[in-house]
Amino acid sequence: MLNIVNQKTGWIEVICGSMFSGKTEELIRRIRRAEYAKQKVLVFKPVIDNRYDANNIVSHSQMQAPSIPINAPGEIYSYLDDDVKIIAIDEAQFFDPSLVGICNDLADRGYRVIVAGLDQDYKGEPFGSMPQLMAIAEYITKNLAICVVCGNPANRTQRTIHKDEQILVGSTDAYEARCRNCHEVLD
Ligand SMILES: Nc1ncnc2c1ncn2[C@@H]1O[C@H](COP(=O)(O)OP(=O)(O)O)[C@@H](O)[C@H]1O
Ligand SMILES: Cc1cn([C@H]2C[C@H](O)[C@@H](COP(=O)(O)O)O2)c(=O)[nH]c1=O
Ligand SMILES: [Zn+2]
Repeated sequence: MLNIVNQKTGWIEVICGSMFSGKTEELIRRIRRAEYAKQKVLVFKPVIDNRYDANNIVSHSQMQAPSIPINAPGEIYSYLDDDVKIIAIDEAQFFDPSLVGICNDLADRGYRVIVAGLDQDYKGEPFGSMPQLMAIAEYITKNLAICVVCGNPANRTQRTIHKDEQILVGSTDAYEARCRNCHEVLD
């Protein structure tokens, strides 16, 4: 007979897209819906993301939700308790590759894991562990912004200042949303 008592019901949802495409807004929307359902949510973000606030996750439109800043994905385990149902992670592209196995493990243990992050860096290259997370996720939402040059849907992020390193925390001071036709990689 099927033992439904021990049945695990975890899964992974990925929210990806360019900067300004609404990833954080969508993450906050899902967090708020879970709260209406009285499901305990833990929200994590990398310490490096201090752009708008050290603790909250904050969208470009100023929507915000409290979060726990962590340096490495393994720290998530120390915050778990029996009431937690959902683990939400923003700016996932910044975390080290252990994030992939940890998200898988958390989903295997029965948690709903929601991960938001940039799928491409400013060069249009896959960013961090996002490709692997998309490969193992049950659900993927890919958002598009609006290209600030031509007004078409934008799936790329233009870096507007000359800095070569892949990781450069910023907002409109250093980035804008562009479509593939208007995106260019500066030398
Ligand atoms: N070019 C743009 N296209 C779409 N939205 C933009 C653009 N520039 C600024 N925004 C704002 O950014 C918001 C999305 O912010 P956010 O959820 O933080 O996006 P992301 O997390 O994907 O960077 C939009 O609702 C809008 O208010
Ligand atoms: C394209 C690109 C972005 N970043 C940084 C810039 C921001 O701090 C975050 C993305 O935030 P958002 O919530 O998606 O707006 O990532 C980077 O470090 N390198 C890049 O190539
Ligand atoms: Zn364009």
